[in-house]
Formats: sequence, structure tokens, C-alpha cells
Amino acid sequence: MSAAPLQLVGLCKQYGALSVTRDVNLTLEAGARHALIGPNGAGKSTLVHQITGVIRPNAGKVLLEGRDVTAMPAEQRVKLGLARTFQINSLFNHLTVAENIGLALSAHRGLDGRIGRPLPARPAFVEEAVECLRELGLLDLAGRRVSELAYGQRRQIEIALALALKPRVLLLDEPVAGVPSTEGKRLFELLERLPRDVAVLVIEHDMSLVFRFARRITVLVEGAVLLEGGVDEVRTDPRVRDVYLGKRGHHD
Ligand SMILES: Nc1ncnc2c1ncn2[C@@H]1O[C@H](COP(=O)(O)OP(=O)(O)OP(=O)(O)O)[C@@H](O)[C@H]1O
Repeated sequence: MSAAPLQLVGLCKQYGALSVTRDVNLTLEAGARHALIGPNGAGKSTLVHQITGVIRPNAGKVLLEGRDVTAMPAEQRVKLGLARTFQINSLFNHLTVAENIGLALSAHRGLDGRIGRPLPARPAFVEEAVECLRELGLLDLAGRRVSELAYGQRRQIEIALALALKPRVLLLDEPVAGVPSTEGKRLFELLERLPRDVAVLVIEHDMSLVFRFARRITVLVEGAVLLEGGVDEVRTDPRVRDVYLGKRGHHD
């Protein structure tokens, strides 16, 4: 049997006396649609930073397709197939969507040096970017300048850009945050069209998205896994309701 696309084994992170990640185990299966949820301050961002390589755990391991990447820098993890949604400010406003993705492709393959320098993308990469947009049902945005796009469309392009790198594992950090409901439908459609062979971990506060998109859910509370299970199991678990509706409060 081949190794899981992503596996977290006993991850621990402390800041002084504060334990922010406590012995977290999590496995993304091939083709996973897995959500990580938890109230404010549960440690979701800190966990994601340990997956991407922004911070190092004090103990435990991060395995990408069975390979121990715990000590590996973030860029190298991207090269090995770990992508996360890019922040909007990584898009060049004056370039078209296809040019932006073409540039990311050339930077990823180490051909144009730094991504921060908007040289014209090579035509072959722009063509590949257009093909990628077509597969995702976003072809109509290919020739538009990023500056002309609505907020929800930019969020779609961040996802398309991460996917263009052909990752094995995709981390989506709050993909619908701040997107007006009028633009939400297309974003949902895009999430439903993500390639089946990419394992996806979504970190999200919007429960309607989580329950619609995910097949497995991990609930993080005070740095530890409270529960992992299928959607119905998590939705109906009284402990989860307590965390979200009880005295610990939740994100609005
Ligand atoms: N560099 C740091 N130094 C000290 N404490 C930190 C540091 N980074 C995070 N923390 C603490 O770790 C805890 C978890 O924070 P984290 O941002 O990971 O939670 P979160 O679940 O992503 O929250 P939110 O949903 O609000 O984004 C918080 O109590 C936070 O104050």
C-alpha cells in the first residue's frame, strides 16, 4: 500500500509554557476532502504552519507521501507536492490571470528565478496556465487583469494558482472568508471540481462549507484533537456542539 499523501505524527509545539499543539495525529488519505475546524485560538494556524514549514514543531513528524519533511524548508516541501492557497497579494494586479499563473509555473520550475520579479511569463507556461483554467471551469477569467476581478474571483484564482503546480496535497486556508454570498456559488463549484487525485485539507470557520465539502473532519480544541470522524459523526457529537455553542464561544 502506498504511503498517505500527508501524515502528522505526534506534533507538539510550545511557546514557553504555552502548549499550542499537543500530540496531534492526522492522516490525509489519497483524494481526501478533510476539514480542520476548531474555535478561535485552537491552534489551527500554528498546525498549518508546521505542515507548510513556516515553523518547526518541538516534537513529532510531518510526512509527505511517507517522506519525513519535518526539517525541510517550506520551498522544498512545495517542490515535493505540498501547495497551499496563495495570498491575494502574491498576484500581480496589472497582469492577466493566465500570465500570473504562467509566472508561478516558471518560478516553481526554477526557470525565472524569483517569483517577486514580474518578467513576462514564457508563452508555453501561459498556455499551460490557460489549460489549467479550462480544466477548472475558469477559462473566462484567463485574459482578465487581476485588478478587474471581484474579490471572490481572486480567491478562485489563488486556488487555481496552487493547483497549477500539480500538488499531491492542497491546503486551503479559509477559502470563502470574506467572499460575498453572491460570489460564493462559483467558489463552491470550483471546490467541487478539484482534481480527485489531490488530497485536500481545508481550514474553515464556515460550517456550511465544511459540511458540504468535507468527508472527514478533525476538531481541534486547545491544541489537541478533540475528535476526528465523518461529517455526521462530528455534526451530532455533543462535545463539538459544546465547543461551538457553549462557554468557549466561537468565531462569527
Ligand atoms: N508565536 C507565538 N507566540 C506565542 N503564542 C502564540 C504564537 N502563535 C500563536 N500563539 C498562540 O497559540 C494559540 C493558537 O493560535 P492559532 O493562531 O494557531 O489559533 P487558530 O486556531 O488558528 O485561531 P483563529 O481561528 O482565531 O485563527 C493562541 O493562544 C495564540 O495566542
